[in-house]
Amino acid sequence: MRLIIREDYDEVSGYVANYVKERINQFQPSAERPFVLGLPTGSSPIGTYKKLVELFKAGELSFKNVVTFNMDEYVGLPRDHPESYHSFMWNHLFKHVDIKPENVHILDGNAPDLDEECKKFEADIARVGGIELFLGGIGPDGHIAFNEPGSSLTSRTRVKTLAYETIIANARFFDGDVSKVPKLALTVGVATVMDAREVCITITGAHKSIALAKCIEEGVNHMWTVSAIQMHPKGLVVCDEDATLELHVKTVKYFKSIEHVHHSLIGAENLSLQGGVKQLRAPGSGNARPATPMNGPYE
Ligand SMILES: N[C@@H]1[C@@H](O)[C@H](O)[C@@H](COP(=O)(O)O)O[C@@H]1O
Repeated sequence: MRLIIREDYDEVSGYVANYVKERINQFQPSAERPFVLGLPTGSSPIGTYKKLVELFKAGELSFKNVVTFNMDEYVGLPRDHPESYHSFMWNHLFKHVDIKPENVHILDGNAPDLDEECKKFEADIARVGGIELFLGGIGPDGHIAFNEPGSSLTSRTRVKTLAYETIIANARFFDGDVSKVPKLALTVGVATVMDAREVCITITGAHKSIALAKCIEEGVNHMWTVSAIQMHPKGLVVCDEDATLELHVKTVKYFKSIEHVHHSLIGAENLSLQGGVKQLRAPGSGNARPATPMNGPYE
C-alpha cells in the first residue's frame, strides 16, 4: 500500500480530488463503459468534493459517464432530512456537476425490506462490473463506512447497529443531541470496499492518529476495520501531518522516501499529484528520467 502525507486538510483534499480526476480521465469513460466510483460522506470528503466541483467548473472533469455508489445511509431518517447522506451528497457534490441522477446509487434507509435493499445494492454493483475506485474516510475508532470495530472483514452490505462512540461522534451533526442520532445504518461491508479495484482512504486530524497507526503499523484486525486495506493490492491512504502523530518516525520517513524517489524518477513537471513534495536528485543525475513512462508510485 501507499501512504501519501500532505501538510494539512486542504492539501489532502487537493491531492485526492486530482487523483480522482486523473483516474476518471485516464479511463476515458463512455455510456457503455462508465467509470464506477465509490463515495463516502462525513467531514473528511467535503474538501475533496469542493475541489471536484471546481475541476468540473474549470472543464477538466465530467461526471457524465460516472456511476456512483455511496458507502452508507442512516436507517429511518427521512431522505430529505438535512443530515441524511442523500442530502449530503446532493448538496456537496451531485447538484453541482453533470452526473445523471439515474447513475447515483445511495442505499435507501427507509426501504420496506432493508435486507432486500442491501442485496439489491450488491447486485447493482456487480451489474456494472464492480467499483473502479472506492474513496473512504474513517472514524476515530478506525471504522470504514459503518463497519464498526468487530465487523467481519468479509462483511457485505447490510444493516448495522452503530457503536456508541460513533453515535457520540455524529451527534455534532444533530445539534449535539445523542438521542437524535439514528442508531442503525445500512452500510457496505469491508469486503464490498476491498473488492474495488482501487481503494483510497483519507485520514486527517490528530484525533485519528491512533487509528492511522493501527491501520499502517499493526496487523489486519477487525477491531480497526480500515486495517483491511493492508490486504488490498492497490490501497492508498492520504493523510495530513497531524494524523501521523502516532506513527514511528521511521514509518513516516519510509513512505515519504518512496514518494520522493518516485518523484525523482519521473520528473516534477509530469506530476499533477505531487504538490508540496521536494524533488530528490542524485548528484549529477539530472532528472534521471526513465525511457518508459511511469504512472504512479509503485507499492
Ligand atoms: N459512516 C461515516 C464514515 O464513512 C466516515 O468515514 C466517518 C468519519 O467522519 P468524518 O469524516 O466526519 O470524521 O463518519 C461516519 O461514521
